[in-house]
Amino acid sequence: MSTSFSSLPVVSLSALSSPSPDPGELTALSTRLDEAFSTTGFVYLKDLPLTFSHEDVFALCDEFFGANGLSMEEKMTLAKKTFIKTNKNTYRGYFPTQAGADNVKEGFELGTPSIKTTVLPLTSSKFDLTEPNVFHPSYADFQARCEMLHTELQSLAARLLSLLAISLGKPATFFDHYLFESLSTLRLLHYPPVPAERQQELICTPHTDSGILTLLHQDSTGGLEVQNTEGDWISAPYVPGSIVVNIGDLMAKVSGGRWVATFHRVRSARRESGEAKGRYSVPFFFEPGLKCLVKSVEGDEVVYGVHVLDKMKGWVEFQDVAEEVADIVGDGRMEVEAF
Ligand SMILES: O=C(O)CCC(=O)C(=O)O
Ligand SMILES: [Fe+2]
Repeated sequence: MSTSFSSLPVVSLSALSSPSPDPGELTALSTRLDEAFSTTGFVYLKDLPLTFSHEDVFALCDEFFGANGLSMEEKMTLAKKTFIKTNKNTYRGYFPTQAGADNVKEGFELGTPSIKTTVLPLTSSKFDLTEPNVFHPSYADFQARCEMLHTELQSLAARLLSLLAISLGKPATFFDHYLFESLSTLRLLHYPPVPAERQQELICTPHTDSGILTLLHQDSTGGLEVQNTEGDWISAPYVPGSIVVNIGDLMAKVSGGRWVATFHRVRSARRESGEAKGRYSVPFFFEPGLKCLVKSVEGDEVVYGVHVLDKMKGWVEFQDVAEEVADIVGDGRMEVEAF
């Protein structure tokens, strides 16, 4: 159950770096994760088993969004169909900032590299959640590094899921079926600098994440805040070398409410002097496969693709197609009880 908190716990993953981790250390680690996700729903993880440093991760953002990155014209060649009707990609690719919204961010998204699915798409051709990634043709090295980062974060997420299974008293393989044809999304985000009069205003609206687990790299700009049970917004500043990991709505349901999906938001940084900085952040959303049957400890179940299409109705980059999503979800193709 969620409790009040004034800061987020920090947990070391050093036990995972050993080629043959000590079972006692793994059990202790699983208990610490369980405690964090049961109280705050958020945790800082440090001593990460990743080959990417923070600099490596944010270099990707800079190569895409920075002053020497892609032009707006080049970015729009990668834009989702919502924004450029002649583009084929509906789910992966670029989304520009939305005028007038308090989600002042542009982003670039990719899924599992070279995903091969053995299932027919759940959706109409309008929404193929298993579609291939899109990259700019002159960005082969960028593509290789993005896909490598996706692969490393996927395997870290898989290890966290085994630890969470252990904490539930289940076998370490309990969540392994989530990995089959996983739809996990790596999202590079750029919040452009805001004008002086908009300092400390919302640039990412309060929300919970919809899926299973989110692994977030954030840069040193600051602005991420997490809501406690009193409704206070607790600052979640950059902690060097760490990522922030949080529980999504679906995982909260899987755990029967034992783990909490906590509201979070981003406010633009206070301008100390000179120019305001923009913010880079890189959330990785761990997602099961399209047809994965996700069961809760209480016996409820939902097909992941149905869950995600339903959630898409509220996502800013799909607003103009919300009705089509509703039709797809409501067309009776998947006869399952939603949570
Ligand atoms: O930019 C951030 O740090 C937060 C992003 C976020 O919460 C999200 O994309 O779900
Ligand atoms: Fe989020």
